[in-house]
Amino acid sequence: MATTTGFRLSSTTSPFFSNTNLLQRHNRRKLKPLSLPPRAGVSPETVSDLVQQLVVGVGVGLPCTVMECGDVIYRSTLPRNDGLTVTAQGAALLATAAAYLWATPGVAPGFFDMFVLAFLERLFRPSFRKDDFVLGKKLGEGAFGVVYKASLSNPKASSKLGDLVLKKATEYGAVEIWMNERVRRACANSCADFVYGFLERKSKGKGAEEYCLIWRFEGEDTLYDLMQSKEFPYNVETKILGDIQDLPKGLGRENRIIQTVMRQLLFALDGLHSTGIVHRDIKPQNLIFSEAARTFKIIDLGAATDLRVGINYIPKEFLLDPRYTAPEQYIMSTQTPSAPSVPVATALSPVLWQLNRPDRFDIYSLGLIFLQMAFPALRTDSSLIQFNRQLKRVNYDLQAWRRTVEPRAAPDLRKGFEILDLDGGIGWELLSSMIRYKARRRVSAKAALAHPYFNREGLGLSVMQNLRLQLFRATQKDYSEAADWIIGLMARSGSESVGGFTEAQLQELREIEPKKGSAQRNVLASLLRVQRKIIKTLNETMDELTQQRKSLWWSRWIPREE
Ligand SMILES: Nc1ncnc2c1ncn2[C@@H]1O[C@H](COP(=O)(O)OP(=O)(O)OP(=O)(O)O)[C@@H](O)[C@H]1O
Repeated sequence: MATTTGFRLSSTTSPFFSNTNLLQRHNRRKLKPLSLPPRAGVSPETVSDLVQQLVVGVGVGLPCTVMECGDVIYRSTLPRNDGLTVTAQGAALLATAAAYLWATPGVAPGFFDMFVLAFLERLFRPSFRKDDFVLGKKLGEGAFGVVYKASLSNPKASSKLGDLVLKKATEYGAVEIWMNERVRRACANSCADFVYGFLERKSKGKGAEEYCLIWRFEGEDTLYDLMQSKEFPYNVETKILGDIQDLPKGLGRENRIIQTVMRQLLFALDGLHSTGIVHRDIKPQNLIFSEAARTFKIIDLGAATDLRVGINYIPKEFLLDPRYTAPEQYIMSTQTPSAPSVPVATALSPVLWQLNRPDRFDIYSLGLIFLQMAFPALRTDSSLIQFNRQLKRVNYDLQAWRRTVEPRAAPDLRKGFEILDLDGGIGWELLSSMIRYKARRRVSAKAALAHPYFNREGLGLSVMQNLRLQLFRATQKDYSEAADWIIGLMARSGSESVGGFTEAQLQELREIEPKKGSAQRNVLASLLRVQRKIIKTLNETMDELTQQRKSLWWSRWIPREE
């Protein structure tokens, strides 16, 4: 719109223009000095323009962000600010970032948990001192602590909280407090109900620090206690259902009870794994039956690892229980107290989780518990140790183990096969997917929960359940073997004269840069180099994680007794 009035438009007089360089330059370029028209009569349009320019010129108008000065002055020449523009690439990038941040073990939920939920919890939770408790009978004593039944000395508070369990633990109590607090916020139903944990005031002359941990008393029996009874699994049935079933005893009924226990245990484990915690000491002694919730809960998080923030702490002398550990046990148990730098551990945690599948360590242990529940002959320590030896001898191939023992199996052993063979052998299939040598070939807790073994209807699988079973079987395949197979195939067909590359030639291929000439040779060389690079980068990352400054940095969050 051309200016025809006698006012010179001075953008600098307006405080709202003074910051807008673009507009200033624009004005300087476009505005000419104006003079009053020689005519005495003024048209209505001129008056309206005059008013507009007066407002803008003396700087009493609204800010340009509100009244769109560009529109007022030069409707079509100033660039418009349309705010945020969403592009397809931007949206895809955001979605990828969100998927990464929310992937297990969950970087984003971890931040929220640590900086918001943990902080709020600390503000509002009740705190206790050692003198607030009266100790009762000793429930257990391990290498790192003593566990007592306890109650609060204040009768009013005691009637509210009920019976308690108090553990006096040495150094590893710090980890256990951290893990229990994390679990209470993320998946309270998975583990025993944690009340409070603190570092005890050090008395004079006392060496090591001592931690106090308090839980609600869940019940008298662990799965180990229940499995020692000849009545197992019927003794569990009465606990879970509350009354005795008026049904004939038999394989079908036992199978149902074992299914229920397995579902409860997988549910508890899935809760832990979804929040990035791996227990590493899953065994029947660490599964307590909660009378109030009528379900099994996990206890003893002293050896657990929190992959979200990289807490991977095992005291030097701590030995994981060899009866229930997965074959990869020594990789983990030889680690000394280590605290990788939190940002590195946190940022890489989804990648490391996917590559290492640390949760499958617990799955192996749970597989052994499943085996013991099904096979009465394997419930004693000595028979389990013997089974472990036999399995190792056949390279952890459960099918091969079955082939060697089944033909000469005693009734107690045969009973296990019969239970697992019910419903078309679906129980055996689930067990086989849990007890495998390679961690990444083991089923996850979530996938196991979706297994048709937990279908209540029994043999007749619906179309959907059948589809789910096929999907389960497809996801159980080890695709890294497929990559090896392709490389192997290419290697074998690589050289016409000798019918394939030798190992030395393959090594050479890994080293060389691609040359002009044989395209096939170059593709293979590139593939091998990429493979080598990935392995090298991963090793370096793992080294970086374990070589970091060693300290129990997280223990600063643990309350101290006042
Ligand atoms: N919340 C609870 N409710 C009831 N009993 C519990 C609870 N927590 C622990 N217990 C009992 O205390 C015993 C020891 O607990 P826990 O395994 O945590 O201690 P520990 O010192 O690590 O023992 P160990 O080294 O033998 O594993 C358990 O076997 C169980 O009987």
